[in-house]
Amino acid sequence: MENGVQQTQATTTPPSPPMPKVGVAVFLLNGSKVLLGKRLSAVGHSTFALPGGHLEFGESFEECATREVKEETGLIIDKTEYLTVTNNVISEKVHTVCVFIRAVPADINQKPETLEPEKCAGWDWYEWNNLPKPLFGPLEDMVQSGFNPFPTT
Ligand SMILES: Nc1nc2c([nH]c(=O)n2[C@H]2C[C@H](O)[C@@H](COP(=O)(O)OP(=O)(O)OP(=O)(O)O)O2)c(=O)[nH]1
Ligand SMILES: [Mg+2]
Repeated sequence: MENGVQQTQATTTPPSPPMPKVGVAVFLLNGSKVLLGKRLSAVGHSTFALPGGHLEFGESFEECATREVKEETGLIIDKTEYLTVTNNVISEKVHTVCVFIRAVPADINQKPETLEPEKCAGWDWYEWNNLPKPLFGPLEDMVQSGFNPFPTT
């Protein structure tokens, strides 16, 4: 205090710079098919992508994969396995390090449900050799590079 006048300190914090996030996407396999849905989110709108989302604090990759598939499709997954990781600079504001997990449905007769209709137009099984177009950019890059999510027998 000076001359009885209280100084007020500016409390504004500078905007934090954009940071990469961790994504987890799931190759849910059913015979020679994979589960894909048409995205309605701003990122990759109208492209076909795997179920998945962002890693939450304290989660394992497998826990995140299980949670996201359940939240988005209602499906319970089994036999989760780490496949690979990719670095995706998707736009000026979106940079995702994406971990890919392979899994199978616990019950192959259970039908996928569209539980987040604001994010996905609907889920369906697609033959790996006849994928729908356009694929979500990071997934298209993987397919173009020759990546194959199926176990080698
Ligand atoms: N869902 C999904 N995400 C992918 C794929 N490939 C890929 O790099 N990602 C990355 C980019 C996405 O910004 C990020 C998170 O997935 P998302 O966009 O579906 O996130 P979300 O809204 O469902 O989840 P959340 O933020 O509520 O946790 O994962 C893919 O094929 N499917
Ligand atoms: Mg998602």
